[in-house]
Amino acid sequence: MEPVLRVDGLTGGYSPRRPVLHDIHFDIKPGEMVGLIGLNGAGKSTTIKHILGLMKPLKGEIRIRGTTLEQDPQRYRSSFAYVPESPVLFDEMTVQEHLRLTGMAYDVDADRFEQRSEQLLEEFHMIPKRTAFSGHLSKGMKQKVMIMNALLPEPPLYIIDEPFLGLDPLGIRSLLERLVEVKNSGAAILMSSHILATVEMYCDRFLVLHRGKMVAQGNLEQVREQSGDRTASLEEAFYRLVTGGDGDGRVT
Ligand SMILES: Nc1ncnc2c1ncn2[C@@H]1O[C@H](COP(=O)(O)OP(=O)(O)OP(=O)(O)O)[C@@H](O)[C@H]1O
Repeated sequence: MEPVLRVDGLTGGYSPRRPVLHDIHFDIKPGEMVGLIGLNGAGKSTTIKHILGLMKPLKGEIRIRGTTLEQDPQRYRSSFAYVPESPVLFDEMTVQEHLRLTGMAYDVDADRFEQRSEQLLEEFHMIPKRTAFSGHLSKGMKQKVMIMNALLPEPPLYIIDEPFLGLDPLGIRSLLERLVEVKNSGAAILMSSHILATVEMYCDRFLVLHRGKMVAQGNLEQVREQSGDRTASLEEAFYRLVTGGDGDGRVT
């Protein structure tokens, strides 16, 4: 099966003289949820910025549905939805207006829009806030608006950076239920998170980044094997990989 996302030999960063990412390779296929994990500063957000097209690879290439950003910017950009770590909303637009704007940007047809937006407002317990200005929402509610906007157009790829920050337990559950649903309907999901127990429970495969290098990847069994402990939890395997990987025990 053709991958939805292919990252092939990505070397990148903020300055050509000091790359932050070194020769990163991975694929995500339709129907897969993949967890991107690493310590603070490992390079997760930088990887995501390259996939979004906000940064240009120094080496290597990134394809979404077979195309690079340069080859077909319209197809590339309309193939994914992104949920950033911190909500980015227009303070003077209401929740409903944000959804409408997303519907227009992704060309969601009118009937589908009505059905999807109602469903999302209900699932994320946001019906009472539909006409509230974003600037008047709580932090977690703003995050829910970002998530609802990502889910609305049903793109083939979701890129989600630390989605659980600020969400209450009901919000986390709604998000995870929706992610399982979109995955089962054939979407690909790349999710970065430090909540390893949740990542372990929900993701099919894991990418372990350490100091800008991919130190392990695969399903739980493969990551365990690469960590040298076949019975480890994801968290234990991760700890072994990032503290023992280069023999010096430092985790900076
Ligand atoms: N705007 C920037 N300019 C220069 N260097 C940056 C910039 N943003 C991040 N970096 C550096 O790139 C490296 C990777 O950072 P990145 O933000 O990708 O880490 P992360 O894995 O997302 O960490 P966290 O878990 O803390 O969010 C770090 O060394 C960081 O200092």
